[in-house]
Amino acid sequence: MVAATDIQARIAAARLLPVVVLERADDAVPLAKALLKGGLTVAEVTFRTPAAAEAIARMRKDVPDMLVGAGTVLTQEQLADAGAAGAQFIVTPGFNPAIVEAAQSAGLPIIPGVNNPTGVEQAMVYGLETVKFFPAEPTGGIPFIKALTGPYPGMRFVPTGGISPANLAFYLTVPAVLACGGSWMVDAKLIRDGNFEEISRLTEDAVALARKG
Ligand SMILES: O=C(O)C(=O)C[C@H](O)[C@H](O)COP(=O)(O)O
Repeated sequence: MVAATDIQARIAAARLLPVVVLERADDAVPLAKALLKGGLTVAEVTFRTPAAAEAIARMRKDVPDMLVGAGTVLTQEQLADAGAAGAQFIVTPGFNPAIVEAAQSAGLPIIPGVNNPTGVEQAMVYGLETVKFFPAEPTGGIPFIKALTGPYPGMRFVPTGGISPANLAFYLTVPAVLACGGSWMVDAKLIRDGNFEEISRLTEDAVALARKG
């Protein structure tokens, strides 16, 4: 089990958290290897598809250098499946206290989504130091995050939703931004087509951009 502070450090070092949707568990290992080749050692596999748990298990088994999180965890059942599959951290789009409590009881670091002061304060009640800021662009983007850092200087954010090569480096200049979540380098069509070379190339570009932030 990896401690919450270590997870935070790994994500902070990567600066970029790819949000992955896998239709087929068979794509999990090639995808993880493509991300590694491009320079990323962390991934969030979302429970948007039934293949998620099996995909996480395969990545954990065959690509041990990858830190694998479970995303879009909405139910206790998904949380249990994620834990059983070996997910090393949990991400949720919103703040569900029951899921936060269950993850913490299971010793699973969790990064819940918030997009307002109420959410940040809820996260603080649970001792959390990092939240996802979702959906980042529609909710107010960089100015909104900067406004939140006034009353909550200790909170770190992982903006996700609408992050692209055009704005990644800007987000990463904000000190409160730990890393950005994004999906453009793991586009569903590229995965479907088995175009892992392009995924590596886009990842490499994204990592280079992130270094500028
Ligand atoms: O389901 C979740 O938990 C999410 O994080 C929602 C989206 O997958 C991300 O917001 C990625 O958004 P884009 O980078 O704009 O494609």
